[in-house]
Amino acid sequence: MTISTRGAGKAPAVLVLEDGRSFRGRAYGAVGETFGEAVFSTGMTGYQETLTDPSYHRQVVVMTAPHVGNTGVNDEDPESARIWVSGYVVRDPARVPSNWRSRRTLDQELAQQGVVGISGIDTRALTRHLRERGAMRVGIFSGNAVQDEGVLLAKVRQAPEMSGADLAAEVATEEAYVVPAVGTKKFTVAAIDLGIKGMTPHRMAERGIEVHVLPATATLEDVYAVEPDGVFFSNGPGDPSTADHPVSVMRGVLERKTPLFGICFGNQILGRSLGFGTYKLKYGHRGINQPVQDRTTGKVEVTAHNHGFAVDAPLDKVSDTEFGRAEVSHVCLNDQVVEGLQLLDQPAFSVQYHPEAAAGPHDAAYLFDRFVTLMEGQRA
Ligand SMILES: NC(=O)CC[C@H](N)C(=O)O
Repeated sequence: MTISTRGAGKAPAVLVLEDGRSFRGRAYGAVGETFGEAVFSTGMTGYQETLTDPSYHRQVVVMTAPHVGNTGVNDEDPESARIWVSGYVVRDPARVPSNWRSRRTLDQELAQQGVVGISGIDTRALTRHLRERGAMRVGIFSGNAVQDEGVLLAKVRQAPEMSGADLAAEVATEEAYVVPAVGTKKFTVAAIDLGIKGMTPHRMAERGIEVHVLPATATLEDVYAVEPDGVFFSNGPGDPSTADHPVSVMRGVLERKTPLFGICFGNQILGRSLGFGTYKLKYGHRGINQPVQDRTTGKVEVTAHNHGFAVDAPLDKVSDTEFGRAEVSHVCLNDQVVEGLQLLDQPAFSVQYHPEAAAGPHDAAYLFDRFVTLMEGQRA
């Protein structure tokens, strides 16, 4: 058996941030070069779900957990058909993965999917740098791609920024498909795929919902063609300020007062549909242990996050919008960022975080039940 120790034997690699700071390590996964927005995730487990979450498209994910890859790669946990992160940064990759479901090593999986990574760097120092300076563009270069750092820095500075990036259509399904209800079918939901994670329709299906997943480009007519009891807007990559098409579709749904639920990008789209702005967070929320308070019940839940933008809505008052009164239903207790919105005069709500819990704690699963209750209420 060949044991690869901390990338020993692997090609040299360098990570270069757009502000000129660099870190030298060893290649991990594919050898070559890659660019993206450097962001960090504090999740200690669930790396497969992170890598395959389409919301990470064009992001280079830095893992703060020092050991990554311990449980290898299985065929059950991916959230989509491929890895979406544009690069991967780990301190100390597993030397020998161990898990009954493991089929291959994470290093092999990254290499096979052509994802360039780097290992053996001080991820604590890198994370502190990103916390102080904010998320920024980054490049990872390994093997023959390693050159003079001035040349590499110039390449990093030519890479596209995340602000202003319109990416949902790049990751969403091109064809509509149906996820059947588990057991007796009670409801039909049209789910707009802006980068949907596989677990999300599953969480609906297990509550008796037949989910019609529609492409990001779906029109209002496409949505109502499935005769939905409710409409769902998914998570997804990119800057919500560019999502004009989903906003116009959502506004049509709100005009018809169809029960509506949104997750993450979907929350930002609800914010925009109500007339609120969105803004870029300094370094975002990514991980699976973020404390959020549900202000409608007072309960605090531990939640999974992956967002770099947020909705700018007032925390201390009910807002009058075109669709009636709206309020901030959930807030992050670390930094008071808006984590959920709800309308008070019609059945619509959304959260900025991930109740589908893949990976992450299941505290927020009640939100899918809330969606079911809204649909039941509309029928009564
Ligand atoms: N997971 C998501 O839906 C992320 C939404 C958006 N791209 C953000 O970064 O805030």
